[in-house]
Amino acid sequence: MFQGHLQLSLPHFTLDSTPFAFDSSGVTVLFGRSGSGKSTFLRALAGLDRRTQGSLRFGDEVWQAGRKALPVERRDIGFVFQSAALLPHRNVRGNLDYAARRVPKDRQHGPAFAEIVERVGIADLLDRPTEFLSGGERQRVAIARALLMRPRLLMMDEPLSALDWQAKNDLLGLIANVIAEYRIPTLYITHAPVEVERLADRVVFMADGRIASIETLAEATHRVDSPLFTEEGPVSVLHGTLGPREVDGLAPFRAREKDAFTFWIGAPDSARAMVAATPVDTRLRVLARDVAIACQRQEGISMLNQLPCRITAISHEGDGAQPGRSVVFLALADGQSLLAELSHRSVENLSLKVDQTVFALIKTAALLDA
Ligand SMILES: Nc1ncnc2c1ncn2[C@@H]1O[C@H](COP(=O)(O)OP(=O)(O)OP(=O)(O)O)[C@@H](O)[C@H]1O
Repeated sequence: MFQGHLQLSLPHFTLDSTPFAFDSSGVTVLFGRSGSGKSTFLRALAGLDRRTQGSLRFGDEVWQAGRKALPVERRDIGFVFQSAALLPHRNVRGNLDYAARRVPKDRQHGPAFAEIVERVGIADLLDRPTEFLSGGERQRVAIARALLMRPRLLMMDEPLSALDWQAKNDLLGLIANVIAEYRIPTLYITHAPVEVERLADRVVFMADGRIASIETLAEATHRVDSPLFTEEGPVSVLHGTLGPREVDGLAPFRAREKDAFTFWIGAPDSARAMVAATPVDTRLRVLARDVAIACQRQEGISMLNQLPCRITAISHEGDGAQPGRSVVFLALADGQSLLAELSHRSVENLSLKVDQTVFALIKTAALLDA
């Protein structure tokens, strides 16, 4: 649990978090516009800026009381920043050894050097000088270095923002998996809604140097005016399991609750379903504009995915939907929420009402860990 109220006054910016309390387990994403104070808040939480004031507790430890702060090196935090500051005169192994040697004796437990190097995919890079590494390789080394510090907490500040699309995708999957496997509570800053949807358990929304709200991912994707929706419109994130890909290239995405629903999706070659003998937990991203609604099950239609669901709410323009558009909130058989964006005219033509049972037709969906 993080609990406190932090202030940090900079020459042209003031962070005043407002009082906060949030569970530290899993992944907490700090999200907000550029300049809203995400990095400043992270630095205040970490104890990286001596000008920080206020109060902060992590579990039952006091990290900040007024101007008095527990030094950052006693907080056991592993950091990964936008660009990895690696020691230039040492090769990859040298950088990792340097970090591993600085871990105090009482924390020298947890996964071994070789296991972390293998897990992060840098075994082939150990003897390479750091100056010629690609951006993605540098970030892998930075992640391995952070894990070798045996942290109680990871703090990542836009770790993917300098990478190309492919490297971003590869590293996002890696980060999600290592955080889950090693069960390290993580604070993660990003501008990218897709990273929030893939990683977050909860979201701290920042605006103008303060916390605007703290929401679970389900809450953050269950309001039309969510800051996560500003670029692509409303999005649903569904949790389920992905089964093995079949010969025609489609793979089943199923609710964890048996038989609640099955989607068929075109799984790309890189998807874990390719190699998974048993179903793997994953998240699916569905844009609300890719969901249509029919009042009866449709015959003679190419769309494979028609899911029965119940309308739980309908939002119109005044509630935050785009002009002329409505967002229909649907509950799938296991209670998960699916959003459909329709024209206002379609909602009227179909006479859609709350509690009505309808069929959601899903044009396309993207796996978040493909
Ligand atoms: N060390 C510093 N000294 C003075 N001003 C600073 C310092 N660090 C940040 N700022 C200012 O504080 C404000 C908030 O910056 P911050 O980096 O926390 O925002 P952010 O939400 O993380 O932004 P971005 O998403 O662009 O990284 C900005 O106006 C920035 O110029």
